[in-house]
Amino acid sequence: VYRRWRRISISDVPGPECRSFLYGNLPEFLGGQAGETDFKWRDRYGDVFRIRAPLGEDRLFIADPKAIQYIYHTASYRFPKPEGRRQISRLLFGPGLSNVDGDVHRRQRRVMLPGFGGPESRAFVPIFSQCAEKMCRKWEEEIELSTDQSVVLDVTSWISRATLDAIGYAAFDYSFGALDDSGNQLTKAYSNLFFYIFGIPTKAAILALSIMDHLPPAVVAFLMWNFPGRLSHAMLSNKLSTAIAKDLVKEKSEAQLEGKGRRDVMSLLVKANASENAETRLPERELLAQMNTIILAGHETTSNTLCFGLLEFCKHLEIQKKLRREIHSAEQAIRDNGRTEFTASDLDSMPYLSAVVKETLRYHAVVYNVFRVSSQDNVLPLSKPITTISGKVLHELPIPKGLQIVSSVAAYNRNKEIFGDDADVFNPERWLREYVPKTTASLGVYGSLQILNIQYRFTFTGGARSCIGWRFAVLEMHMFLIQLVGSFEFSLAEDTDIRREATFVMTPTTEGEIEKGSLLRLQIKVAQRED
Ligand code: HEM
Repeated sequence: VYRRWRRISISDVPGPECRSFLYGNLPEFLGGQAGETDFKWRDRYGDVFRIRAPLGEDRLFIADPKAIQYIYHTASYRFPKPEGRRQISRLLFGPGLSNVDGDVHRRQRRVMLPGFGGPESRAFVPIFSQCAEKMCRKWEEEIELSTDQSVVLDVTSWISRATLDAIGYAAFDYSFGALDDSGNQLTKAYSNLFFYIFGIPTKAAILALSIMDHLPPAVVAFLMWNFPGRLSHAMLSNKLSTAIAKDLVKEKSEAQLEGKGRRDVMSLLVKANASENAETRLPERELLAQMNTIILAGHETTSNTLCFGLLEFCKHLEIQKKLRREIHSAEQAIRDNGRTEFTASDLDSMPYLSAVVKETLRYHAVVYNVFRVSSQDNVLPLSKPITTISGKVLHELPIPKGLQIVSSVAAYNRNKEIFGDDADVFNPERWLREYVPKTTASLGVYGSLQILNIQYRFTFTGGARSCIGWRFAVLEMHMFLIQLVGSFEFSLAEDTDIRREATFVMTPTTEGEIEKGSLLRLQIKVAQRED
């Protein structure tokens, strides 16, 4: 009682009213569309506020640049991921990069980083291009068969399969065959995965997840294996990918011995494992877990971001036309040079495409919330002071050990002081202006390549646990958009609302058909060439 009484508390920090001790504010917070409640409560309470979790537990919501910078860049390992979620991910997907912490994470990251560098990611450009082109040729065949030279397609399913193939070839030099066969077991296992686990959460699921944060790992494991419920789909994907990963490791080890090593990420990991240096090796369980980790972290994230980009092009036809003009004139320049294919260097002369990619990543950050827990008592610096319920003005916020923190990428990315008064509008032009971020808190990932030369801010988070595949994702998006927007005109197929479904990785769903999972039907016809 004495310890609890002496404990630092955030109960004096303002926040939304809580009407249920059992569920707290979480059903409202997690139940709407992605970012919906973040925006509403941020407007009312500012960038730092308290929310209640089940059974009266306090949690902290932050979108404040300095606090975010401190957690992700400065203190990083002092803010691990919450236990419940991590336990579930570890049990389901093994000890892959996103599920480990501290020294194990540091070691894995060091081994994996070389596979995701600038030159390595640029080398994947032809793969991204070929996968996108293959999908486009299939669409053209469908259009040719149509009576009015246009088709209505659910782009989420197509782009998801094309990006699964792309990640298969680039990261593992493996053919998932997803574009050729939508019914294959692995394609089905990875399709809508996050929707099956996190989509439309029930109050019972919210309560269960919160309780798991406080249970011993063995109990979480027992509950999960015996009552898998929604997790059974994820268990299947892990079983399938681990079996493939085992074969791949064997195959690549043999190739390495014969001096035929490839440049895909898995081959680089196998090569690192063969080294004398123990620091660069991963135990077999960790090595195998990376396959599922990379697919889970890199597949739906990129494919859903592309789908939200297409949605915006349908809402803003002028953006779609301007982008297509730039793509067509770049194609002409490439032809004039006697070449047929885009390379990574061609992207440097496509500023509008880069602006569109950046704006899509900002406006529709598919990882809209990131979760951390304070491993010790801490003091968070703040960009702006907050006034507590009892009237104190705080310039920094003391927080207790064990406090769970929800960092809102969605709210941060719409901060008007950083992105301008039109932060709530999809406007790629902002990235073509002289961009001077109006905050002193430097944040996010940063690359030296020309098209990667503007910080992507918080969409890929930052620091020791930032997205390792961000260059991969950015280049893949560029190549897919070149093929898609260069080849087709897109418009909305029906007058229905498209939702930003909150499924941990945000996905587009269609109002009235949410239970179907990812769904975005677009009308597609072959693009006219002005030249
Ligand atoms: C638009 C696409 C993407 C977005 C928005 C995105 C976003 C993120 C974010 C926010 C995190 C940090 C999550 C956290 O700390 O809780 C993360 C981590 C990660 N991402 Fe991505 N990601 C994308 C694409 C990719 C791709 C293409 C790959 C791999 C090919 C990838 C691999 C990873 C991995 C392995 C981690 C864990 C890193 C670590 O814990 O050290 N991501 N990503």
